[in-house]
Amino acid sequence: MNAYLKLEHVFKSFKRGSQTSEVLNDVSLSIQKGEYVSIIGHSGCGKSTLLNIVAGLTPATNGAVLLENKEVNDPGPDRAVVFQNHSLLPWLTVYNNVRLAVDKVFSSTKSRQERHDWTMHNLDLVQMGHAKDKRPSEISGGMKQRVGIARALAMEPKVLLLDEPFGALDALTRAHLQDSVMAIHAKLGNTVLMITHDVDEAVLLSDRIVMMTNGPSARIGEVLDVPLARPRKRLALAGDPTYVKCRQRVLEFLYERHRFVEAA
Ligand SMILES: Nc1ncnc2c1ncn2[C@@H]1O[C@H](COP(=O)(O)OP(=O)(O)OP(=O)(O)O)[C@@H](O)[C@H]1O
Repeated sequence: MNAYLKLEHVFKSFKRGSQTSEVLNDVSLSIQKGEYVSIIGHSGCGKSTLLNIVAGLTPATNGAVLLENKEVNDPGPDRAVVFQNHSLLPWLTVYNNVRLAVDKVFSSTKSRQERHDWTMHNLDLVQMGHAKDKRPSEISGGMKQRVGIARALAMEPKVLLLDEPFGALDALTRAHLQDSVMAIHAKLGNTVLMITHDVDEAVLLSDRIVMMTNGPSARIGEVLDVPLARPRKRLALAGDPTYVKCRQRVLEFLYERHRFVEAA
């Protein structure tokens, strides 16, 4: 089957003065449409660099990223990114933060009323419609991440890129947001590439988990299939043998084969 998103022999080095450090060494990955893929690995191994290359924010030194068989080198609304630190514009309301993205993408294809309805639809999808007139400083961290996700979804991206989207949240908020993202993924069938440090999060959300070796010159060490039926319920899964086995496999990779200092 032809991959929807394809990374082909991606290499990345950074130059500082006369020194060159290789961060990524020959990363190749094929992702199918609708697949939820997580990347996990030791801190500093190059996960964000890899995501930024897919987003078109950082150029690869070698290799290519293809989306629907077309090479992508620049940022575009077909690959929306949600960062760990909510990147909302503080002077705009929740509504206008999403509306700005909607106007940018759909100004020539949707009427004003349609753009309004689409903005509200996406805010409702993440249960933030009620807070549409608030500014980012007036809402919690979890709510800001919801708005960031609504803004990304509102662009109708082909691929949703999540860079530790729940990393800065407390455990309960994190669990709620993970459930929301699972529900949205079930409803919309988005193709998702997510970076995480959290083993349980990776197993709960993903169809496949890409495990990176330690840097420098990080590469893909192993790719694990997560053959758990959806919808997935976190409480029921805690004792599920397949869940436990997947979790164990990721932990073994991170702790035994490749030192992982930030405990999951
Ligand atoms: N713009 C840059 N210039 C020079 N070096 C960089 C740049 N961006 C990243 N690096 C280096 O590349 C390596 C990988 O960084 P990256 O942020 O991709 O790792 P990560 O796996 O996402 O880390 P973490 O899990 O801690 O977020 C690090 O050694 C970092 O210092």
